[in-house]
Amino acid sequence: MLPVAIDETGFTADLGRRHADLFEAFYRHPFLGGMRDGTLGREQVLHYVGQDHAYLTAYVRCYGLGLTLSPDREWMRFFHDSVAYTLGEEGQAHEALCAFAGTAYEDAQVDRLAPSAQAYVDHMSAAGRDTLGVLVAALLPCPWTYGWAARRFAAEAAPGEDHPFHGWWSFYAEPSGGEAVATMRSLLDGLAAGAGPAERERMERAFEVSCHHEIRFWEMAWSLEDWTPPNGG
Ligand SMILES: Cc1ncc(CN)c(N)n1
Repeated sequence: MLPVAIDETGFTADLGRRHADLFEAFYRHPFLGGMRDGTLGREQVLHYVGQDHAYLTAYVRCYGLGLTLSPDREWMRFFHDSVAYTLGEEGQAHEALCAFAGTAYEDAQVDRLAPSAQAYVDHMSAAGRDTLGVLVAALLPCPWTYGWAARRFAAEAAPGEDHPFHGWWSFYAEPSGGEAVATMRSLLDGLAAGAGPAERERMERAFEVSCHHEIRFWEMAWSLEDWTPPNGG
């Protein structure tokens, strides 16, 4: 299933089409495979929750950078609503995973990002020192990949309430998530239409790099990545 409908046009439709292979690699990663077939290990789930909680805290700060770059109240409203969603609602997805692991959410939280999560956050923060278009291009793969994957899994397998990760899958399959991505894409399409070639290129690169980081985030949790040097120190 492609992330973009066949008849869609515009900057983000082109990006989604060009990087459909990265969306597919995201969907096919063994971590998400384990989330689909319910075999993912407790330790990997908890590594993910701890890192994702810290990642989303940093992501909200990037929305804050977006607020300072906002040219008007439409953009401010977008960032305001996005912050409310991430701070107010997205914890439900983590809570569902913690329930599976039999761990309190507070106990799963960590105060240090693993290398791959740190690299992703650094990439988005750097984009926030560029233009609004580059920042939003870097932020878009986060909601787009998850919503797309969850709706795809719902269509392919319709996981029932007895699925160990049902709460997580159903949270990200919510239509409101798809509507938020549609809003973000249309705002970004508008910026891209007014951007010059150099800025457009930076926007394209920022989007592609974030797609790679999304896949690496799965790999980080799958391999329980930490700061131990590869040779054991
Ligand atoms: C790393 C990551 N990417 C995306 C999402 C979905 N907002 C998330 N929770 N975490």
